[in-house]
Amino acid sequence: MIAGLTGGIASGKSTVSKMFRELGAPIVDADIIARLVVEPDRPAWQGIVEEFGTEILLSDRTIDRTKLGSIIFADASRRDKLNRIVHPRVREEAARQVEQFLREDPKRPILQDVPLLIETGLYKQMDKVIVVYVNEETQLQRLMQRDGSTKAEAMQRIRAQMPIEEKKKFADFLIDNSGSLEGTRQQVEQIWEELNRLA
Ligand SMILES: CC(C)(COP(=O)(O)OP(=O)(O)OC[C@H]1O[C@@H](n2cnc3c(N)ncnc32)[C@H](O)[C@@H]1O)[C@@H](O)C(=O)NCCC(=O)NCCS
Ligand SMILES: Nc1ncnc2c1ncn2[C@@H]1O[C@H](COP(=O)(O)OP(=O)(O)OP(=O)(O)O)[C@@H](O)[C@H]1O
Repeated sequence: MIAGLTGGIASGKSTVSKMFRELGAPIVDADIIARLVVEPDRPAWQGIVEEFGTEILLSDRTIDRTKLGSIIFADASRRDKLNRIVHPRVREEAARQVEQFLREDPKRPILQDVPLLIETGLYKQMDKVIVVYVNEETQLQRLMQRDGSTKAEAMQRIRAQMPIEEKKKFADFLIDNSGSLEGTRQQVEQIWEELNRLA
């Protein structure tokens, strides 16, 4: 049983995946992997430097994420170029981690936290899809507060993804994260029980 966890930016995927982890779920996190595969001299790092130039590097040769983010969230074609460099490597490493978890315990459900699960078509490879959602006003407020960004910057990031309302249509399980963390935790517990029943 492999369940894909997704939602819009700042909808609460990390918050929810932490709750699943506390219940004992193995988590494969695409955002964490996307940071690993762009470490200096890794193939994705080289691809990014070739495409975006050395001006997106900091003095220690790591990627300047703020700079790269401001380029790709403002320009769909440059975002597409970055995705083509990074995503195949993320998929490769995610598959490796899934295999490892399966070897450790083939019966335990595994969660894959992937922000772009629907956009990339990866949802088709999941046994179940979980979508975390909040309304757009809450999403905007939480995003601005978490990242200290302006409304314009936050809106740009929200628009770089499929709207949450669209993503909801792909869900086997929905998690409404617009209320309290306790309310969210209860929904997570129910889904974890159900995934274990189905596994
Ligand atoms: C552009 C980058 C350098 C900005 O880094 P930053 O530290 O500011 O943000 P972080 O990586 O924590 O991402 C925050 C959120 O932004 C959204 N996001 C990230 N990349 C993308 C993208 N290519 N398209 C749409 N949304 C994205 C996701 O919801 C993600 O959870 C970084 O996000 C990146 O390398 N993106 C490309 C890889 C990618 O697509 N990652 C998402 C999952 S594989
Ligand atoms: N139920 C909640 N009540 C109040 N604040 C919340 C709740 N859930 C999440 N948050 C806050 O909202 C922000 C976004 O949540 P989180 O980082 O989990 O989202 P995400 O979907 O993982 O984001 P990203 O797409 O950027 O990775 C965080 O600052 C988090 O602490």
